[in-house]
Amino acid sequence: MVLGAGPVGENVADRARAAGLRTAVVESELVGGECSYWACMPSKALLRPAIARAEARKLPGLSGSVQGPLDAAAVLARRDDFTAHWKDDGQVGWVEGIGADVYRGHGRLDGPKRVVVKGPDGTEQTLTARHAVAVCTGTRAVVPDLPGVAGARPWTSREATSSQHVPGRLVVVGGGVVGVEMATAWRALGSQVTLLIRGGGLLPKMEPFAGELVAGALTEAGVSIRYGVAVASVERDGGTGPVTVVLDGGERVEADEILFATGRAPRSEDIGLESVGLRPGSWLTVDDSCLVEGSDWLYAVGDVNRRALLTHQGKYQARIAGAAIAARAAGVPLLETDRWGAHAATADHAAVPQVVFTDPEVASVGLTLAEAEAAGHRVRAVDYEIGSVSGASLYADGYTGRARMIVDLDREILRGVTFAGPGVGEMLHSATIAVVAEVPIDRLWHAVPAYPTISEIWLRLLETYRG
Ligand SMILES: Cc1cc2nc3c(=O)[nH]c(=O)nc-3n(C[C@H](O)[C@H](O)[C@H](O)COP(=O)(O)OP(=O)(O)OC[C@H]3O[C@@H](n4cnc5c(N)ncnc54)[C@H](O)[C@@H]3O)c2cc1C
Ligand SMILES: NC(=O)c1ccc[n+]([C@@H]2O[C@H](COP(=O)([O-])OP(=O)(O)OC[C@H]3O[C@@H](n4cnc5c(N)ncnc54)[C@H](O)[C@@H]3O)[C@@H](O)[C@H]2O)c1
Repeated sequence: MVLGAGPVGENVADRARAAGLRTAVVESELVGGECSYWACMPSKALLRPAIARAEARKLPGLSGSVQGPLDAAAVLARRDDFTAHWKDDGQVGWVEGIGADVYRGHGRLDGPKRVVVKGPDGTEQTLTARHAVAVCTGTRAVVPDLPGVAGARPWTSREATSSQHVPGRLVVVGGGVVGVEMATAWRALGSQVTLLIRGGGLLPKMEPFAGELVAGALTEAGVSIRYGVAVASVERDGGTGPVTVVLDGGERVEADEILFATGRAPRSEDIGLESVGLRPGSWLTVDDSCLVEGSDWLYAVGDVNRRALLTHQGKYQARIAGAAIAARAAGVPLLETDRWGAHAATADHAAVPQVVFTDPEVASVGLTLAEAEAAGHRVRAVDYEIGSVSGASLYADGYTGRARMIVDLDREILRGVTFAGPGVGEMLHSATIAVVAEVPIDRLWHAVPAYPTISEIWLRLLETYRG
């Protein structure tokens, strides 16, 4: 039984089914989850024209044709197509096509292996799993509990990805991934954007140069970034007028909309966790096969286990968990739960790839320098300006970007890689393979990047390391 048919729940069902089990999924909103309708897909559909235009503007011969504003209506319409206009028939068809039963309604645990589904008409149905229940209920946006917030009807990631109008003035609170991506998109669509950051930089979980490059480009695009500020309260004039954001020092910033991009909380407060001895509203801690601590039948996969809040990583966990559920159901005596085994989501610890779709893009995998040092590895950071690679200078005039690889000096392998620059997202998988496969530097030396591509950055990084 799978609770929640987001990208992760769909894949747990598919992998368990592929291994021979009968599966059912329960979904309270849209099959396809946050990712398809209010996160990855609509946000990237909004961003793609913004990024393409920014890159085209760096090419003489083309730049003159792309000086005008984006056609916002066309961008929003393409975004609507990518969300299938918030209808899930296609995804329901896919889930039914794999042979899983789809139950519409709110699911909650009701003791071991039991799930009660409350349907849209209020009727309840109790389903009992033979082998396992996988909680894949994802996360919701966190909005800080500040005076006036509720009455101000703030945007969360849902409104920021589904809005049908371009606000004249938008305040974005938070400089994590959602904050910088949505500031990029709405600025390109024509909003005056103010980004309020309580710390000293953007993208604080990544290498510091990544946030610095994105901040520089956002500022150049006209976004006002305010560092070291905290929101004290929010007011919306008459409930419908402009919103006034009051900062800690008393300064007031007026806008048409305010977006809180201030992190996520697990959707686990109303799923019956108390009926199986767990705390409602908590993140579900799991082992590497995604089995919830202390249980032999309850799994938590994807965002809700907090290991890596990314679609591709949740789907990877789903492949591992689906295989583990099926193996345990078949009575396999010993699962392959060792590092990099078939039933261990090892990459969650060592090699989580992420692309931030801003201008410039940021692509990272594995550990940052700070994380590698904190983990006790003896490492060296090797940096190189991507703009000095021939492929990059062809890609765009004045190409600005930077790459860093973290070399483990004891094992001569890579612990992490970060690229920041136009077009780097598509290069990330090369780094992911190097990190996951623990390719020795001696062998990487033989992996020749094609000339003249941006991937020649690999050669420059290796030459710099070897001296
Ligand atoms: C703006 C934004 C942009 C993002 N962009 C990217 C990106 O580019 N790349 C990337 O990898 N990640 C991105 N993410 C993260 C990504 O959206 C999540 O990691 C991913 O959606 C997690 O998948 P999931 O299946 O675990 O949860 P979800 O997608 O949240 O799906 C959970 C499902 O469970 C259902 N559900 C919840 N409770 C119940 C219940 N009690 N009963 C029945 N059903 C229930 C929900 O309705 C939902 O359909 C983005 C996130 C945001 C907010
Ligand atoms: N391209 C992608 O891969 C992509 C895109 C969007 C989101 N995501 C995922 O979705 C998740 C959620 O993203 P997010 O940006 O909401 O969360 P986040 O945790 O990445 O960033 C939230 C930021 O808000 C700040 N913050 C928190 N409370 C605040 C407050 N009261 N005032 C001011 N600032 C505050 C935090 O310091 C943090 O920097 C992330 O884990 C991310 O991986 C991924």
